[in-house]
Amino acid sequence: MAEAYRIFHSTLFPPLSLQPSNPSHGYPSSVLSLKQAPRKVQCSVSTSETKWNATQQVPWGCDADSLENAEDLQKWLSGSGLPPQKMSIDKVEVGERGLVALKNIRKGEKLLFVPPSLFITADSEWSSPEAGQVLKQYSVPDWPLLATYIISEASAQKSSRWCNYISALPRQPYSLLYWTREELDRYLEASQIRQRAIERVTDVIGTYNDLRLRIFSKYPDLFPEEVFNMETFRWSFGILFSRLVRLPSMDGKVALVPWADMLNHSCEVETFLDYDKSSQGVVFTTDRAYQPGEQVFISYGKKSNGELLLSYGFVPKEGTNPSDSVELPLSLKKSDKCYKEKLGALKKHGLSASQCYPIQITGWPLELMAYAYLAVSPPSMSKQFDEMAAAASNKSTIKKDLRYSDIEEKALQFILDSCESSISKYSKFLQASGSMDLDVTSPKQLNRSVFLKQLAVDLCTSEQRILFRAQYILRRRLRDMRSGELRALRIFDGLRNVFK
Ligand SMILES: C[S@@+](CC[C@H](N)C(=O)[O-])C[C@H]1O[C@@H](n2cnc3c(N)ncnc32)[C@H](O)[C@@H]1O
Repeated sequence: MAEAYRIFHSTLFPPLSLQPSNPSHGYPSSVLSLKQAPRKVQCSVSTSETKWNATQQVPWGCDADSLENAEDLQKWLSGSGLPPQKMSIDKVEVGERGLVALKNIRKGEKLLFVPPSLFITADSEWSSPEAGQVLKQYSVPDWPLLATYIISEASAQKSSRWCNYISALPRQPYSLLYWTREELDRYLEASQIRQRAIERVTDVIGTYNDLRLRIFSKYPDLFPEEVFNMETFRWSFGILFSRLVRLPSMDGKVALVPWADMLNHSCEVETFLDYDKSSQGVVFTTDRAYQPGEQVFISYGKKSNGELLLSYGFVPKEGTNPSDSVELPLSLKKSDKCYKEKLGALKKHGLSASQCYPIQITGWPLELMAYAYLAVSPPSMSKQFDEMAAAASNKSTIKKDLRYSDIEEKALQFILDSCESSISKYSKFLQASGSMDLDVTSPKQLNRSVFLKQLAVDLCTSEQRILFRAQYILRRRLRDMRSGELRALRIFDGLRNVFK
């Protein structure tokens, strides 16, 4: 199943935040992984079971819901080249802190103009140049390099030029990286996002271990363990997942863009951050007007609720996300007489016996139907296994809208069965959540558990809603098909009687 994620989603590094994603089945397909070859640092996936401690925090940053360092940040930005703004940081209803209009803002207006001198990128200067040189020497890819960079700058405190920026970053970014394994198992059991979160945690741990083994342990003076440890890496990756921007007009360069990263996401706007060559700064163009006091939003890309929870730690209000989708797991039956042949065909096209496909409220991808055809096809169709498997893979460019009318009903029934089995998992969780024992010992823990449970309930409700819609469509199609078949059978019988 993990394989499916690699195909339909980005794994370790998500479709980078705050930018439009390149939809494939309505899903982002861009992958920026640490495993870019050839690299000296291969950030392998650790198999060790790590227990994140939900209470540990880094000694810098601020509370996510406080404005404590916001004023200093604004002053520093203005003094460092940020032009006067029509927005300021304030407390907001959606996203705790955000940018709020100070003046009337028109639809179609360009805002921000953050100059490149304020971007944090893989080329930024290090307060400790020796540490930067070592990482460059090892050709560390952008993500782990940036993760190490922001820890290094945070630990440099006032001697870092980013001190005001780092002090205004959340001490604990909202992201599934901050859920313990027990919390993921307990609250997200029904959703495939649980598996994505486990993979992401494992990847971050693997990345840190790799850096530690290959580099940090060789230069303990430059990378002391008190500073460069699992906890600080969880923080820095949490920051990257929730704030890093890919700038299409700068050849896809990734950057932290102070100020721009104070904007919250709305599913109702379609405006994205990018570098504007004419004004030489990061901008976005409003797609609606704002009045003074209103919060201004951008889009973080066409992401499902699960992806938003995974990287940003929130779930949009029910029914507001047109890009929402749910992962439907499908598997070949072990009892299938052609199991081996079918698996061979799937493997040939980079797939495995279990695959997940995204379903949206508007439908499902052609690849899913191709997989279903393969799963239900009889031995007599073995010659078609290869084309079915190819069409089930989103890598291949072959024609995907295959149609095998003889087995269409079976294929639809197969998808319906998988849908119903997923729906029952969600129903079980949602029913149990009402009376779930939160198992806590302190008020702080209680708050956290109530908060996480609510996020999980919101996610599962939205995912189940999509599955209910798919179930309705599938049942109707099957009913029409069967009644059509019945009618045809009756006509055939009638004709036979006439000829008799
Ligand atoms: C790029 S930052 C935006 C600024 C952030 N609110 C702050 O105070 O630093 C992304 C984070 O903002 C919050 N956020 C953004 N959009 C949100 C939304 N629509 N609902 C709830 N939280 C949101 C999430 O915590 C997310 O991880």
